[in-house]
Amino acid sequence: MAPSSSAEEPQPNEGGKSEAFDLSADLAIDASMFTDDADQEAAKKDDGAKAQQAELFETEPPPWELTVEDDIAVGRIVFSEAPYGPYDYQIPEAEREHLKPGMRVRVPLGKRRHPMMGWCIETRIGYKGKRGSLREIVEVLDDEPLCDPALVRLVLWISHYYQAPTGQVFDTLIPSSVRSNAGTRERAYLTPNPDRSDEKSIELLPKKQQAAFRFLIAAGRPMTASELMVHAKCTRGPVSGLQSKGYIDVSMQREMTATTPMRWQKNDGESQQTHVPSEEQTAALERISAAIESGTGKTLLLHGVTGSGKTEVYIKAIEQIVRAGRGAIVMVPEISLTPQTRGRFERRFETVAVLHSQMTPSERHFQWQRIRRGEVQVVVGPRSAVFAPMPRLGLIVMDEEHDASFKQNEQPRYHARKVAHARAMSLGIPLILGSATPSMETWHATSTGHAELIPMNERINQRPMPSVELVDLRIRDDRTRGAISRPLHLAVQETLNEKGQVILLLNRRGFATTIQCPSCGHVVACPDCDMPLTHHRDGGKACCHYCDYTIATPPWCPACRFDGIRYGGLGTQRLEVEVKARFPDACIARMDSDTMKRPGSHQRVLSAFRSGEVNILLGTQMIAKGLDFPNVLLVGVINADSALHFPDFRAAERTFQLVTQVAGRTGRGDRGGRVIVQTFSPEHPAIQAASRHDYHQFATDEMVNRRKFNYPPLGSVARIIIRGVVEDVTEAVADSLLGRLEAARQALGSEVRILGPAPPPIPKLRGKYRFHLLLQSTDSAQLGETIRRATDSFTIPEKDDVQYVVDIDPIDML
Ligand SMILES: Nc1ncnc2c1ncn2[C@@H]1O[C@H](COP(=O)(O)OP(=O)(O)OP(=O)(O)O)[C@@H](O)[C@H]1O
Ligand SMILES: [Zn+2]
Repeated sequence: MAPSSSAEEPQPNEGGKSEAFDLSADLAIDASMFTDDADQEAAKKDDGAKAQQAELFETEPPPWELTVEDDIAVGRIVFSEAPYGPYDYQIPEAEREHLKPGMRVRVPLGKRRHPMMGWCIETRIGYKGKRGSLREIVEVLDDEPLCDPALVRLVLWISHYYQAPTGQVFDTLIPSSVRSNAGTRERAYLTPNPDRSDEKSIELLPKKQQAAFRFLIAAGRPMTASELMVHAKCTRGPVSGLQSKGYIDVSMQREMTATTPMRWQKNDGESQQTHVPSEEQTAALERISAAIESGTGKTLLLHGVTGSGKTEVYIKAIEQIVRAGRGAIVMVPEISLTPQTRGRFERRFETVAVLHSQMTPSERHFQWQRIRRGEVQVVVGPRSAVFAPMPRLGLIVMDEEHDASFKQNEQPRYHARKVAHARAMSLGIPLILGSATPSMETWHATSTGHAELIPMNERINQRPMPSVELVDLRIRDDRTRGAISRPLHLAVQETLNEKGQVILLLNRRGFATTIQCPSCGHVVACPDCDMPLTHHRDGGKACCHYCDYTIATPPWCPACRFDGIRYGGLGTQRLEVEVKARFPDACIARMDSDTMKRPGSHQRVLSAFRSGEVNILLGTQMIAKGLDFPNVLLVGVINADSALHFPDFRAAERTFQLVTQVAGRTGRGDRGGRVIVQTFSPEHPAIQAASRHDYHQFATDEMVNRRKFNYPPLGSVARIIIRGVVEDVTEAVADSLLGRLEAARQALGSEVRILGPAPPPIPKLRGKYRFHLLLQSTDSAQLGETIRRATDSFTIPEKDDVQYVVDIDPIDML
């Protein structure tokens, strides 16, 4: 991004919010917004390009044009709390050369008694406002920027596109453990003062001090006082003496106290060998290689069926990057950070940083510093890995790119795919998106020329895709009492007899999903969310799955005191009980977020499954992703429709993805595999397509549906959620926001459809009433601009206690 045009027209200080980021009228990511600094420098040296550069990038007029007032150095600062800025401040003389974008500062703000921490986003020379009207930066907090110029530009882009305060984006980009220097301490290092290191000066010292001082000189490196005491065999006295006489210089250095975290255990049962690439893998690699060598930003979709060996392709592509002395980022859904995925990368590269949510702050900080120093070849992590400060980044990979966990559901509500794209384009490097079930967004991009499609249609060793059998739950014969139909029961029995393993998917945790009184009909619900509580058998708890509100499950109806309360609906706990009763000789493990709370629990369950100790693995969508176990001969889907009837235009897409992905966990060895899908809607196109592993059919049908309403990827959607404690006050705020949106739309002449305000599917959450507005347009730039204009000076009186959030490209519609 070029420094904005308004940088040349300095804004009034504080109080006058400067409209700094007129990025690009078109929000579609534009590579030119991210021209690398080095490129800028090169371009500036090029005489021919000079004139144009001056227009595009220049912030500093040549020195001979400076008037006295123009010689003021100005830093533009943003904050992560309101008022967010940006505001201009004068840079103190001593910091002029030092302060750079990406550093933190302390500055006075309003009438606050203490200076506020803020982030510098720009520095420039020259201020045309009133003389002396700029306040001064009090302190610069960092020795070096916490992000390089390219990352600063990425922050500005995210802030603009997702309409999130720039300071908050910085806080997301730079982990709090880095900001607080977690796991470090300051240590004093001693070096000999060169002016006193001559023989004459040394001889003036008492014996013990002489000995210690000679030792320090001979050591030829800085030492701490205690190190010197140990090595020179002296007490503190002589060292302090040398210090007070000025023979020793002291400098403070911040150091990590943490050491390298343990690498994942290597004997995880996986083979160590690298594979000879298959024909399709070779073809894919050739195209990726070409993209790497082209030195231009490019998105590649690796559309490979489950078990086609996508991971091997990523690894070979990264090997090429590493040979060229560069690094790569690999993003995976958090759940794929199992030992299996980790192991595959850790075995093949010397230095891998694995980031995950269970790291301690000091581990996180330690890894961040390693990455930033360029000591790491590959970073593997969840969505936040897209921000890894890798210095010579050469490739970004996003595995299972369709996964919803790549979208952050709190401010800033970024999608890591979009951010990865922006980062890759700005650096001129390839972005590989991999999936067996690509998102409609990415699929559409391959037909508009925004992404290159690389298909891998065959499984490794030409293994066939598993056959999928649909069981119609509406037909009585197939329905036995309980969750498992007769065909599924028989199939499990057969598989166990053949010493094969079984995976059973049920995408709801808990025991019973409703607790209802058969006498009066009362449903036990969360007081804060109005949603039915789920009964959890362990501990006899009733929990809200939206806010974690938990009570002891009531033994009788809280409304009418009838004591025959009924547990309805099926969760993984109840399924576990049923499976145990049906197959008493089998060893069963359950995997859902209730059983996977403790660190290492994944690893334990999965290694028990790999070793064959566990025969049946049942669980939520956690077990649908990425697992690669050859002895899984049967996959059962208990209820394929659970997500199908959600009020969400992506319901069919989610269902197709989930069923296809879990079906893909079988047939990965020589013994084949089969899949049984239980459903109430066997004729539904998404379920039909999944049963035939037919992504193309699904995508074609689905695109027709999306086109009818211009839903993404054909149009853009934004959602504004308004929440407050008092229902009608909240609704009134939502209405006035609607008024502003309509006015903005008219003023801009933009073609934006506005729906609502209406209560969303979850009308109350954590004690707050909710309303939402949905905005739709075929032009994402107009959509963004309309919201920006409507919310620009929109403030809600504090007494109303109502907040709103803007969610651009929302994934969660509840
Ligand atoms: N060229 C090869 N020759 C033999 N085996 C291979 C080859 N490439 C990959 N494999 C093996 O095939 C299996 C499937 O590969 P992988 O897990 O990468 O598939 P995938 O495409 O990522 O599947 P999914 O989308 O289901 O996660 C793995 O056990 C892997 O080690
Ligand atoms: Zn709740």
